[in-house]
Amino acid sequence: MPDRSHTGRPGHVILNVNVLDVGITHDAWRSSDLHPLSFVDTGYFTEVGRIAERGTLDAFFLADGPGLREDPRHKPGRALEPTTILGAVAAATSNIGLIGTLSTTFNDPWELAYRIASLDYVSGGRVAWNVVTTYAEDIAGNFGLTELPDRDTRYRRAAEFVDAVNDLWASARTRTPLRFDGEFFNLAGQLPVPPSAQGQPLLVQAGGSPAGRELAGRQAHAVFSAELSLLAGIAHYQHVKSVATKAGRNPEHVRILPGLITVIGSTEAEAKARDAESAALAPSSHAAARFSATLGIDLHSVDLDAPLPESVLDEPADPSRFRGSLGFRESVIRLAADENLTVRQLLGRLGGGFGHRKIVGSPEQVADTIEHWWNAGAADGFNLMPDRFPDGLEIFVDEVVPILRRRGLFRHEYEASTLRERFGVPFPGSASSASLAG
Ligand SMILES: Cc1cc2nc3c(=O)[nH]c(=O)nc-3n(C[C@H](O)[C@H](O)[C@H](O)COP(=O)(O)O)c2cc1C
Repeated sequence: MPDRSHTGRPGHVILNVNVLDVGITHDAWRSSDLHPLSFVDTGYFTEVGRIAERGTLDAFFLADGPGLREDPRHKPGRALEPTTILGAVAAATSNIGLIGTLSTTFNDPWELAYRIASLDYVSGGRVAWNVVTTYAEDIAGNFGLTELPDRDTRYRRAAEFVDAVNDLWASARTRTPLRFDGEFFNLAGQLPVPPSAQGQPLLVQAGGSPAGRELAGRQAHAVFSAELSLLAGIAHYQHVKSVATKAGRNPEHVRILPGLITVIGSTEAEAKARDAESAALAPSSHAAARFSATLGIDLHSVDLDAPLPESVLDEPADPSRFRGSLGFRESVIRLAADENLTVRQLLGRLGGGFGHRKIVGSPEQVADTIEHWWNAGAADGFNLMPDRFPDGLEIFVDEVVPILRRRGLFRHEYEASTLRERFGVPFPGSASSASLAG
């Protein structure tokens, strides 16, 4: 029996690994453990999937970006379409969940529902779709648009898109033809895919603006969020759970999973040395560009050794003009204000300009932070973002997972074969899911 003496909460944490190509740090691709073409090598991704499965992690998670990203001279990445990689990982593994990000702005509901349901069926009910609306401006041209639709339009379309996909999955499961009429989509038809072992795929959501949180609370089974401080994490957790309750759902059925960047060493000093080495290798221009885009400012115009300008700290972004993710922006600004950080300190804390929380420490310290957020009601688990693969994941699996197991916070082996059971979400059509979208 697991020892639960350390924990105040029943159950265990959910741990997904967010496989951001070869790692989240800008220099990860330079690791001597990797082949230069790992980011387009299915053998690499399946190996990462096997390592994650060895650690009984909940799911293998992939982001998307349907276009050439940022500056291709720097970190390579997101070159392959996520469901293609997930298909390869599904074939090489038996238990781990498979979560793919796909945009509601740049897909068609029938085609997306077909693709995800097929993957769910062939993987034995292990799939979830991470719903995003996409904020990268330059992607619009790939789809024949002159500009990205505004945030309100994207989220209105997203809510309807998710309804249409859910209805298509339910219609396939119940073998009832679907007629769907909305503002953006009018469909008549049925998917040919049989129901999977979990009935139909799960829904995850990422995007922290008010509209994003509303979508999450009403429709998602899990949320991938960007929370940098414990208090902000608790506030976000309670907000999404209350939206779910107001929508007539059981708040337990939407799991809150903030991103967590991990830089792990055998000791804290070793982890710090690893982090410093990585920062020294990465081109600072990349981190600066990323940071500028997150906040909607030009980093070159601010003093790196002073706090963020008051105009940034005190004035909320105008949602109709700021095109980036409001969720990321708000998290970063709150951290800077709460801890009175200079811009340079902020950049260091963010691991090169990202809006996710970063822990640099020993396996014990990483386990402590996971346990602390779990017990404080700030998270139901985490989307882990190792600094680099595969060693950043291996040390988590080999050193952190055993600590979490000893503390009764994590499974010793897979107990359920479907992702739905593992996330504690009832099967669609069962009495307890009557008010659920999926
Ligand atoms: C934690 C997190 C992860 C995200 N991952 C992606 C992604 O993989 N692909 C993508 O196009 N957008 C991603 N987004 C942004 C979403 O597209 C989001 O729907 C859009 O930017 C609006 O964000 P907002 O609600 O935070 O303003 C992510 C956002 C967050 C907060």
